[in-house]
Amino acid sequence: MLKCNFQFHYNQFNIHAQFEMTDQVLAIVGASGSGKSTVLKNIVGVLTPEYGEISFRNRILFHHQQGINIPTYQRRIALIFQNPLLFPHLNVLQNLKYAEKLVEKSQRKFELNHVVELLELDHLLKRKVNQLSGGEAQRVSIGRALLSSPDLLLLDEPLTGLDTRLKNQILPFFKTIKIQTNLPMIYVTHHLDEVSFLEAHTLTISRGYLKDI
Ligand SMILES: Nc1ncnc2c1ncn2[C@@H]1O[C@H](COP(=O)(O)OP(=O)(O)OP(=O)(O)O)[C@@H](O)[C@H]1O
Repeated sequence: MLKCNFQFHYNQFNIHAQFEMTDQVLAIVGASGSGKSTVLKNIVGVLTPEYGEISFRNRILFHHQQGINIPTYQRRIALIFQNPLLFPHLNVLQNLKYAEKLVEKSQRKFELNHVVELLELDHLLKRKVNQLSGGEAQRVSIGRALLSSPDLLLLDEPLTGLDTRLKNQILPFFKTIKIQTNLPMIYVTHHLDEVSFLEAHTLTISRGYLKDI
């Protein structure tokens, strides 16, 4: 499904990523600073590898030798960070609709009503974003990501910064997304309990090395 074989470096730090994602949910686990976010940023296209290739369902997203580098907005990959990025001047419903409108009707994968129901956002729709708790804001950002109709969802430590109660509230939503949609997801975390809850195939990254062989 997703095939990565690339290298990237910051000044002192090298990434060597060579893996193939075949399961619906892949977890990438590693210590702080091991390169997890950097790998995701190369996949989504906000960073560009120096060498190698990235393809998803046989569509080449990046190919160094062939000079192919599909821009982020054409990759159809959504990235959710630990801090939700929402439009502060819009309410929850407007934030959701904004994402939905970016996608042509014929290309839409999820119904707004279904996402609202899935993430239990019904009672929050009229709220301004600054009136949401951290966990509620994260649910809205997950909803927005789904409504952008991605082919692949990347989650970068989406529960970090939330207290245990909120973690326990949100983690089941990822499981629901896994079960109710067939959306492929890469889930980056330090926490093995989240990985086992999601029953995800797991790869370990260590000092920039992420290999499945
Ligand atoms: N913009 C940057 N410029 C230079 N070095 C960077 C930059 N961003 C990250 N790094 C370095 O690259 C390495 C990998 O960082 P990255 O954020 O990918 O790690 P991570 O595994 O996601 O860490 P964490 O779990 O703490 O979020 C670290 O050594 C970090 O200091």
